[in-house]
Amino acid sequence: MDAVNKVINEDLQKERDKCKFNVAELTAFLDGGDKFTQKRREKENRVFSIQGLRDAVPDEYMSHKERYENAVRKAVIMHQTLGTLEDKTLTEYETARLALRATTSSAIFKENSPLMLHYSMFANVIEGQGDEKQREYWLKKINNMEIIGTYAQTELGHGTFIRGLETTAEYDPKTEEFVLNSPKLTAYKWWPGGLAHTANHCVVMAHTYSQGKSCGIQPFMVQIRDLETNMPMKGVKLGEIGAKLGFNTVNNGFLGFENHRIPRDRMLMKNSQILKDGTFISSPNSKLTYGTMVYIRVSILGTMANTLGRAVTIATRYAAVRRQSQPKPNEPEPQILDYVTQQHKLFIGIASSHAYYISCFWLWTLYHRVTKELAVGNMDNLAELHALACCLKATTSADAAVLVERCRLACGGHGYMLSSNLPQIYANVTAANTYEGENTVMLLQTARALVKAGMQVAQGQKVSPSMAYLADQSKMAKWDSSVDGIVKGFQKVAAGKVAACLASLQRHTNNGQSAEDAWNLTSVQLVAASEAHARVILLSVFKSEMDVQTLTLSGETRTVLFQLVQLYTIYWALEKVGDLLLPTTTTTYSVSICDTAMRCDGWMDETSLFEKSTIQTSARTGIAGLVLSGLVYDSAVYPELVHQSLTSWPLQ
Ligand SMILES: CCCCCCCCCCCCCCCCCCCCCC(=O)SCCNC(=O)CCNC(=O)[C@H](O)C(C)(C)COP(=O)(O)OP(=O)(O)OC[C@H]1O[C@@H](n2cnc3c(N)ncnc32)[C@H](O)[C@@H]1OP(=O)(O)O
Ligand SMILES: Cc1cc2nc3c(=O)[nH]c(=O)nc-3n(C[C@H](O)[C@H](O)[C@H](O)COP(=O)(O)OP(=O)(O)OC[C@H]3O[C@@H](n4cnc5c(N)ncnc54)[C@H](O)[C@@H]3O)c2cc1C
Repeated sequence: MDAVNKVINEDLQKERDKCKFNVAELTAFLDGGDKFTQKRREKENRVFSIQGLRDAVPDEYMSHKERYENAVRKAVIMHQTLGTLEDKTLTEYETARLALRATTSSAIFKENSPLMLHYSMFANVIEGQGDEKQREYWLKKINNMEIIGTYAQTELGHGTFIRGLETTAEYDPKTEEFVLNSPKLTAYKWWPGGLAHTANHCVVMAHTYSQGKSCGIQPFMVQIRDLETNMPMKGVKLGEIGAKLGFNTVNNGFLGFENHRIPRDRMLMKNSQILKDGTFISSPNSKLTYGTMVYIRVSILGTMANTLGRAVTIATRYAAVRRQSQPKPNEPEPQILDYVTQQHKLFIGIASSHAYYISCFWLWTLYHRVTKELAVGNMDNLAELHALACCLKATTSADAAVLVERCRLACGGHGYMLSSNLPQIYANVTAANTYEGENTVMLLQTARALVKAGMQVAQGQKVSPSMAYLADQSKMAKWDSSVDGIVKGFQKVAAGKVAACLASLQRHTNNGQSAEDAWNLTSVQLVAASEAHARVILLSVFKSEMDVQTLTLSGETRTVLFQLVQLYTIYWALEKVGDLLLPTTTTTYSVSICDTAMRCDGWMDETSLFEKSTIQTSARTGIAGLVLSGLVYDSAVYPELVHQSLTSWPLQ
């Protein structure tokens, strides 16, 4: 590997040499500053220098058991290594941003770590749902790895419908204990990562009863295995759920209870409490129990940015070194990156990855603001956060899955090889369409808020900031092909779709349908309205955050970043050209957008918008340079991937 790494493929080197901007500057921009790039590299260099973290045999040639054991072995080394690098002087935002950008884990685990849930949901649920005493007691143990945990919510019978969970926790005031039961097979927890063999504790979401009454769904800290023998505790049944498309080293498991008793203080009591005598004190808002899911939904935007970034890096490098066909006689075969169709496949992946980073940082800021507000009892912005997190999680994960698959196809036959790592990346990214709230269901949650906002607008009431554009549509009648103009076009599309949903709901209820049936009959349009709203947010946040955040950057770096913004916006205008034509109320709007669409698509060759935005011409020096220059997604960041690609692809 070392020998191969030293000699860089000539074509790849040429592409890197064409880069017109300062790659270090862009890298620092994405990391949040030079200091953080340095810290990230320090972390990565330390991890990647450890021989024990390299696989002696490719994962896919190991048995299921060997793969798991190998993953546990690496997870232990990773924890020991990264633990010593923790910087306690950083703010929470800085730590999170560093964690998001330092993708050491994805380079070491192709199918993720068996401790994934311990670090993500388990730690966060204690933080968000535990009272002060519980946080102090459990977080220390979690951070020191004295206990290993997971998040057990989904059951065989219900994943989406949390209120339908069947695991019960019944309070017994005589012993001051809760008694946990899985009354039926469908009540078995099914899916939690690390549950099969790794975790010895978990947070269990259970339907809670006290004094014979339902107290809703509450979280409980439960020890499921003996810390010495790792055998299940009395009244606990555990096992593995079986092989999956991906996530095979995450060790997803099942869990059932038979009269398993836990002390009263194992209920996480920050929001709701059950007193010693069984009195139930209800949370100020029952949805606070869902807070950990909101946190992970926000993080998923960043995970999609990273995952798509890896795929498009592999595919763009491949496109630089792969030569194919002979369009001009007596000339060498061109690099496939020269084909505009290839650029069209890949560059949107690069733009999207950046758009997701920017949106994630933006949403993360809102998440923190709302968390602080909740701490002082202010719930005003919780609904807005939930609506944004749901539609952005769904839209970015759905798009990322399509774009990763496109990267795989863009590598021809080699993309079908496991050694390209693209199939495994696809398996990871498509999982996010399902986990943490299935995408259709998430879009319908946002649609609920949009319908409410649509009705408020109709009554002249104020709506939340991210939906304020719904009230502002009468002003826009003319098509404007600038980025801001296209964003306005998307706002018009979303507003039109929300209005159509309201009309449809009204029509169905007027025809005698119940509100629930009217909702179901309108749900295809509701999902479309929600996706349109997500497009408005992604496009407008990408543009407006870039406007503000890039002010201190050099002209060259700003140029390439704004090319990404332009590409992202125009790409989606072309994808949704039918939608952009639909909500028109005036002929001028309709004709001019049609005209732009034709020009964008190259049907009219002169003054093409595609050319005007220099997207085609910048391909070799600008956008492709982003990845080809090798610093944004530094080869050092993904040694495993680079190793795979260098050994299997003819780079020399
Ligand atoms: C600096 C940047 C840093 C970035 C960060 C960097 C960090 C570092 C990196 C970290 C790496 C991490 C990587 C990821 C790893 C992942 C591993 C994978 C693990 C996967 C784990 C899982 O997969 S774990 C299970 C998840 N399983 C679900 O996800 C179930 C979905 N199912 C529901 O979520 C509910 O079932 C559903 C549908 C809402 C209905 O719930 P329901 O029936 O109770 O409610 P209703 O629909 O009746 O709604 C009634 C009203 O509640 C409102 N509302 C509902 N939810 C609300 C909420 N959350 N907040 C507020 N409000 C809410 C709603 O808007 C209505 O409001 P209104 O009445 O005003 O309209
Ligand atoms: C890789 C992976 C890791 C996971 N890790 C964990 C974990 O660690 N802990 C944990 O608790 N869970 C975990 N899960 C479970 C995950 O959260 C659930 O799979 C998810 O919430 C979806 O639930 P479900 O599987 O029951 O699908 P369902 O809800 O049954 O969905 C099936 C179909 O029905 C549709 N549908 C369902 N309800 C509605 C509705 N109201 N309106 C319209 N359509 C609807 C959906 O759109 C979908 O098309 C994991 C899942 C995966 C894939």
